[in-house]
Amino acid sequence: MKYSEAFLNAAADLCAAGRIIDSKERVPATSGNFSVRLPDGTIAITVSGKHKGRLQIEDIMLIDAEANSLDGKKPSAETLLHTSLYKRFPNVGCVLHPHAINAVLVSRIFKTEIVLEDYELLKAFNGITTHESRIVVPIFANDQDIPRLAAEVERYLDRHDGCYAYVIAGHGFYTWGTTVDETLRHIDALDYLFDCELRLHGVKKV
Ligand SMILES: CSC[C@@H](O)[C@@H](O)C(=O)COP(=O)(O)O
Ligand SMILES: [Zn+2]
Repeated sequence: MKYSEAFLNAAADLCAAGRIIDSKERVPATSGNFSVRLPDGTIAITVSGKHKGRLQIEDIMLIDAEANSLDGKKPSAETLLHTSLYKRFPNVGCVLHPHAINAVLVSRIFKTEIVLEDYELLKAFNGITTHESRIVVPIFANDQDIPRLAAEVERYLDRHDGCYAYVIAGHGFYTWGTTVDETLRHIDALDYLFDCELRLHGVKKV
């Protein structure tokens, strides 16, 4: 298959993002998955089962908005969690899913949501301009049935605006943004803020 220049640029960005995320130990083993939406509405996404810190261009594939493979490769097992975010949010251009240990730990102490408020670093999120802000990160039960999990996320997002991320309990988190860089920034901010909450609740040493 002959890939477009837009696809090849997105693929290079995703490979680089994988190395950055892996360097912070947020995608152990073959965990995590990443995607970028292209100008024509198709999506560049990681092939299932690859080590996300060692991605090569051929480990990124093309799907349509309905999650169908356009190049015969096998997309991430969690592809529906990406496509549903792109359908809902026209401005979203990137979705990143790390298995950061802090997300796993917060899901063990908070059961339904994590409230992050009065932190300067909230300004790392698109559209937030003051520490006098509050964001809620919902926590969903882990589920190997991805269509069912995607439907659960949909039900939540139908009822809540201003959501930047969600945690899947014992698993990791999903976050999204307009660009790869912005979404990487969201990962950094979430990991730091989860770390603050874990220390505050005595799970980690201050
Ligand atoms: C190494 S187990 C992780 C997987 O079960 C899954 O949660 C994951 O994030 C990666 O799946 P993938 O199909 O490679 O996108
Ligand atoms: Zn996962």
